Amino acid sequence: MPTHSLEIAGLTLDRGSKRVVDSFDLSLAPGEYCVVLGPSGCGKSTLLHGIAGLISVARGSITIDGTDVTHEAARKRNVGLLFQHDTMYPHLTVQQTLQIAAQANPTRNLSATQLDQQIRVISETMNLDPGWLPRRPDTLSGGQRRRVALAKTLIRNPSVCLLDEPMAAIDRLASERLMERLADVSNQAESTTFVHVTHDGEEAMRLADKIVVMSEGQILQVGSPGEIYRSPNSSEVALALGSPSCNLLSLREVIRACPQIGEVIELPDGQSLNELVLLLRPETIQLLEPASDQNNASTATESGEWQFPAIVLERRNLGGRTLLRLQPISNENAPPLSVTIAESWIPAKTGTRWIFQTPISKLRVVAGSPQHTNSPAI
Ligand SMILES: Nc1ncnc2c1ncn2[C@@H]1O[C@H](COP(=O)(O)OP(=O)(O)OP(=O)(O)O)[C@@H](O)[C@H]1O
Repeated sequence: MPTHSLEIAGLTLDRGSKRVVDSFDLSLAPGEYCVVLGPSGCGKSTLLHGIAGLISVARGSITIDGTDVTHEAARKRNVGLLFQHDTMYPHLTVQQTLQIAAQANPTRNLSATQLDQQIRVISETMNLDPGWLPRRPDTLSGGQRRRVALAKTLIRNPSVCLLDEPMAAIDRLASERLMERLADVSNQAESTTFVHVTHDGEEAMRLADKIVVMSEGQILQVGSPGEIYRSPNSSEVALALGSPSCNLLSLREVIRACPQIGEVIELPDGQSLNELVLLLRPETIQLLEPASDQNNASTATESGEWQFPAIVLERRNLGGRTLLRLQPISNENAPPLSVTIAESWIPAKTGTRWIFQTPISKLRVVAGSPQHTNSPAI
């Protein structure tokens, strides 16, 4: 019995003369839900098309349920693929679409009764209204069509289910519902392994057992959502998760302004301060008290807090949370910091000076280049 339902080793894929996926490694256990997170054009769809067998492999291997399928035809792989854009036949009803999809699994032969049963089960799972079955896809809304397309992908009971931006082009509420459905489906389908690609960090955090952060065809980091969020290995990974985006500060400048930080913070071996940035998540910063005109210095307290004065440049109510943009007083030319406070009303008005603080234990040092640094100093 194979321990991994999907095993990818050194997978390299080209589009024309361009190398789009380079030396990609991934091992997923049966039932695992993996989200590949990366910006537009980094090679996510190409990766899925390679796993599905729609494009040939330049190098490396793909193993599904213990069988090497690297050079196997797409129809012989037990893989379901939800394309980024609708691919339903316009002249077929939803019922006919689901019937054809259910029969496409090369490993089973369904009777008419079993087919009806499968359509009933998937309709319940994906919350498809029975009234949609005799309808054609162009009579459904975008969100409804997406659910049908997902049902079509899942009904063949694939070993590996590949989802290309499943929430694309649907509104927030519909995408919330679809995420709930997906979470239910992946919990129920214990043997189906999911690879879901997106550029949306929140989607990745909500659904994934494992996140793969990808950039320019290569893996930057693999880990659980908690690991990637708490301990990103680079500024690029840090920026992939969290909304608003994390603040990245020049570590050298922070230590210059507050030398105690340099004494207590853990630095990776062998890297110079210029290659490192300080990661400060907006939700870890607290509003402490009004600052006087004499409060200009940033300090570290004995209880392990880092305190700094800043001017509130902008205040926005996010409904239950407040987003602030701050100008640290010690560097008026620095780009503003983002802060989210978990209250809808706070006393800090635009243009006023306040002391902010964050636990030093929550600060993370990551490798980063200056262009990923959005705030040079506090
Ligand atoms: N059929 C093709 N022929 C040539 N180049 C292609 C082809 N398909 C994709 N590419 C190129 O490969 C790169 C990766 O494209 P891909 O669609 O895999 O990225 P992606 O991460 O899925 O992007 P998005 O999130 O925008 O869908 C891009 O530079 C794209 O222009």
